[in-house]
Amino acid sequence: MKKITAAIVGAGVMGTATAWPLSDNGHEIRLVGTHLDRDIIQSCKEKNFHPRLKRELPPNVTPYYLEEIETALEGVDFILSGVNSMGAHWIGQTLAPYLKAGDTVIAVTKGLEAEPGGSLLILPEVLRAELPAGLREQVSLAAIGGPCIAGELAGRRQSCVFFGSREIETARWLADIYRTDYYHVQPTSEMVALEVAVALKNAYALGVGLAAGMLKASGGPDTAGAYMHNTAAALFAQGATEIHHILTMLGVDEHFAYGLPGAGDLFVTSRGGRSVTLGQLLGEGKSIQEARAILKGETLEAALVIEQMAVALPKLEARGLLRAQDMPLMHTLIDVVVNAQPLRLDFDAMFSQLG
Ligand SMILES: NC(=O)C1=CN([C@@H]2O[C@H](COP(=O)(O)OP(=O)(O)OC[C@H]3O[C@@H](n4cnc5c(N)ncnc54)[C@H](OP(=O)(O)O)[C@@H]3O)[C@@H](O)[C@H]2O)C=CC1
Ligand SMILES: O=C(CO)COP(=O)(O)O
Repeated sequence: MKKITAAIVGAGVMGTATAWPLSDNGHEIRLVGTHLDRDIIQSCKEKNFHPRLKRELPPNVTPYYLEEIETALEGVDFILSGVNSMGAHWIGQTLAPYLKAGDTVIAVTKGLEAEPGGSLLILPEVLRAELPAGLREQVSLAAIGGPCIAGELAGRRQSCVFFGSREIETARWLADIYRTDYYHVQPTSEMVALEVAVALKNAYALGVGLAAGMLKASGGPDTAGAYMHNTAAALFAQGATEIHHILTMLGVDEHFAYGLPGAGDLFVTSRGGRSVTLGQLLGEGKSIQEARAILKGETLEAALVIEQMAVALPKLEARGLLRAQDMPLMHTLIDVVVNAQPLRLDFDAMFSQLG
C-alpha cells in the first residue's frame, strides 16, 4: 500500500488512538493538539508519552502545538478530526483556512445538533457549514462510528467500526488505509444513519447507567445476590428501539439501530465512562445539578445530545414525524437532564410496537 501522511487535529484519547492502526500500516502521522491540549502535546514532545492514554506513542507520530498547525497540515493526504462535540464548530473554523478542493476530513466526534425546526444535523455537516461557501461541496467528509473505546484501540484489541461518507469511494479509501488485523473497518455510504445512531447511544448509555444508580440507592445487591441487570437490559433495549424509531423517521438505514452503531456502541459505552457515570448518579437520586458538580471538568456528551433532543423532539412530534409514545425513555432523560426533574421511570410506557 502507498504510504500516506495523515494529520490528527485534536489530541484527546480517541483522535490519538487512531494513530495506532495508521502507524502499524507504516503511515506517517502528525498529531496536532487543540488550544486545550497543550499539556498532552508537551508530554508527547518531551517524553513521547500520551498522559491520558497512559501509553508511549507508536512509531512515526510527530506531535505539534496548535500554533504549528500550518506546518503540520502541509502536504497531508487527509485530516482526522479528534475533537469532541464541544469542538464541532471550532474544528471547521480552524481547518477552513487550510482546506482546498479535493481534500478529505474524517471525524471521530459523536454528537448531533438540532436545527430551529427540529431537524437533526450530523456533526460532519456542522463542520461543512463552517467552510467557505465555495469549498463546502469540494471537500470530502467522513466519520467513524461503532463500538471503539480509545484505550482498547491503542491496546490493539479487536475492534469493528464503520467509516461513513456520502462518497463511498472516500470511505473505502480511508478504510483501506486504516484496516489492520485488529481494526476491522467497513465502509458505508450511510453516514447519516451511522452518525445519528452513535450520537444517540451516548444519551441511552446514560439511561442504562440509571440502573446501577438505582441498585446503589436500594442498598446494592440483596443477600441472595439479586442485581438490577434486568432493569439495565430493559433500558438498553428501549434505547436501541428509540434509535430505531429515529432512524426510521429519517428514512435512513434503520437496521443500524441494532448493529454496530446502535446496540454495539451502546453496549461498549454502557460498560463504563462519562455517560454511564452521569446516569448512575442520576439513578442514585442525585439532581442533575449535583451530578454535574461531581463530574465537574468532564465533557458530558450524553447531556449535550439530550439537550439537543430536548429542542428537536417536541418539534418532530408536532410535525407528526415521531410519536411521543415511541420515545418514553428520551422524554424521561430530557425531564431529568434538561428540566431538572426527579427521575421517574415509567417501564410500562416502554416497548410500544415498532413502526
Ligand atoms: N473516548 C472514547 O473512547 C471514544 C470517543 N469517541 C468520540 O470521539 C470524540 C473525542 O472523544 P475523546 O477523545 O474521548 O474526547 P475528549 O473529551 O478527550 O476530547 C477530544 C478533544 O476535543 C477537544 N475539545 C474539547 N472541547 C473543545 C472545544 N470547545 N474546542 C475545541 N476542542 C475541544 C479536547 O480538548 P481537551 O482534552 O482539553 O478537552 C480534545 O482535544 C467524542 O465525540 C467521543 O464521543 C468515539 C469513540 C470512543
Ligand atoms: O463516546 C464514547 C464512546 O463512544 C466515550 O464515552 P463517554 O463519553 O461516556 O466516556
